[in-house]
Amino acid sequence: MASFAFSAGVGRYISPSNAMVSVNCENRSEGFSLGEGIFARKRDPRYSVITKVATQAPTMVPSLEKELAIDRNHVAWTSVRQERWEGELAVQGEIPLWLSGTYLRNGPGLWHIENYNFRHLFDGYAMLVGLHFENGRLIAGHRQIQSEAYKAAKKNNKLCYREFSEVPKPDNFLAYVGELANLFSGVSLTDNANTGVVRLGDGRVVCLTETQKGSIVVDPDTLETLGKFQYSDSLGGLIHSAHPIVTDTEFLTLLPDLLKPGYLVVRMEPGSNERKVIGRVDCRGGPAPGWVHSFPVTEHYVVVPEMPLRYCAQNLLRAEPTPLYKFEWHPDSKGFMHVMCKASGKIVASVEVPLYVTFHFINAYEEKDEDGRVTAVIADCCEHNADTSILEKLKLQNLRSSMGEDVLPDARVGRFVIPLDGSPYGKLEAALDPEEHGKGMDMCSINPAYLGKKYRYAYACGAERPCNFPNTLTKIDLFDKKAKNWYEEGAVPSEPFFVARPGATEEDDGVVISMVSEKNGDGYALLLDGSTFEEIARAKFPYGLPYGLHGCWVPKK
Ligand SMILES: CC1=C[C@H](O/C=C(C)\C=C\C2=C(C)CCCC2(C)C)OC1=O
Ligand SMILES: CC(/C=C/C=O)=C\C=C\O
Ligand SMILES: [Fe+2]
Repeated sequence: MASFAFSAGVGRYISPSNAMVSVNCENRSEGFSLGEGIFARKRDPRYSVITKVATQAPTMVPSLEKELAIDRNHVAWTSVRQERWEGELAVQGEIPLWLSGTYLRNGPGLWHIENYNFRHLFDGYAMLVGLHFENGRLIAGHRQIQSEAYKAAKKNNKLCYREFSEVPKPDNFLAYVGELANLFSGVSLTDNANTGVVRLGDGRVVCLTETQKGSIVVDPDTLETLGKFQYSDSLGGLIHSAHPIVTDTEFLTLLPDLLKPGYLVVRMEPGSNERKVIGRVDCRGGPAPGWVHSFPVTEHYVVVPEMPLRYCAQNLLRAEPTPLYKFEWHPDSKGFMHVMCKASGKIVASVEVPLYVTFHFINAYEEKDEDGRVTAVIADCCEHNADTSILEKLKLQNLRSSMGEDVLPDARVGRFVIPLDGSPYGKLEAALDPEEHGKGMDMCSINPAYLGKKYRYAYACGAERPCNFPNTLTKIDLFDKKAKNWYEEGAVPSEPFFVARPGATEEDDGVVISMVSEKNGDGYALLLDGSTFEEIARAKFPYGLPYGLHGCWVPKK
């Protein structure tokens, strides 16, 4: 902790009470042509420091803004320019003394190179935010992840690798990476690890994205990039699930096979870099496997989703994004759920289910009869009503041009029931009335002690409408089928992350951590009580926070 808190950096930590923070992050006005944001020096009485802060983009009269359908950019969708910052935050409220460790959150923090603005939320270069909690104090910071893609863009002032939706101009990347063959071999694919971060059972912390080469080891104390996580096996392939299941004893993931449509289910032990195959699922429909951004497990099974939103090899090679990016919607190919026994690799169920679209599975568990026999697997996810338009809604232009219209497509907690008695069909229904959480639903977490087990609570982002993005934090009670919502006007909160109190016996005994980007350009870390879902503490950053994706908890050594 000390190395992080007090090391010299771009921003320096200096006591909140009497000194000066030579910070800071400059936010850049993007998304419309008025150019750079205006930067001001403002005195922040809470820190008693001089803080260089970024104001929002130049003000226009509201009617003109409306006419041009543009918004002064919300800080959530604004790049952080400075590579790193670190410092202690003043805390309002009380951080529980038991909360000792580091919350890490990964996400895209930089959405431009020079004057070129990226188009999609998922294109941004990875930025890691760290919140170090100890003795009721909070030391925070951020740092750009030094992927090859990021370093090359910085060095050459242009995009050099293929991102989620951005493709380098032929002269750029051919000049950069060499011959055309690289396009097919994956050499030109990004290693921009901007999606999640996990702590392996052996303590290594790895940032991840959809590309296997985008697995990057970081130091959780300093947020420094330590190097690539090299898989030492010869399983090959270019992509994997961005959300492996990681526990103290294993790392499980899915490797989609685009050539012979299917998925390899693989496992890696702590201390090892070698993934071993548990088994293989062959696809039941479609020309390619369904997108597997995430998947769930139960105590004994791995659930392999086969979504009708499928990878598309042609789209992978295209220079311009298609409406569904690297994917294609194949309703005729149907949707399936497969269940594989973790111990034997055998498939114990493979059922057709209603069409669905999900990024994130929440959890899964085994349903038993009175004799203790497993009759079904229940798998819950944030389900977008089989509507793929959510991908389009996450374009930066759409996120930045919110004019108060209610354009966020409806979503729900989708509950799959997968029978294990050989029936050919499974069910998919809403686990609770979606009105409970404003018909918005994504970015979920649970108490990790309940992974794969029957559970009651999930935390996620919901919606207070009208909105164009999930804007509430919601605690879902799956037994009572109720939700409790946290909302602050104009705020964009990131994934609520549950950390259990050591020794807790109740499922919701702990805190929920989120980072909030505010309407006025500021940002703060927020702690809610896991049980009451009331605020217990918040700590303001000296700069606005861009939106982030997924996090993990690293307990104090
Ligand atoms: C979040 C988030 C980030 C992310 O994607 C980033 C990339 C580079 C993904 C690329 C690809 C696919 C999504 C499909 C298959 C090909 C490939 C290019 C690797 O996705 C997210 O959801
Ligand atoms: C931010 C997001 C979806 C929001 C939908 O409402 C998905 C992120 C994927 O990692
Ligand atoms: Fe995700």
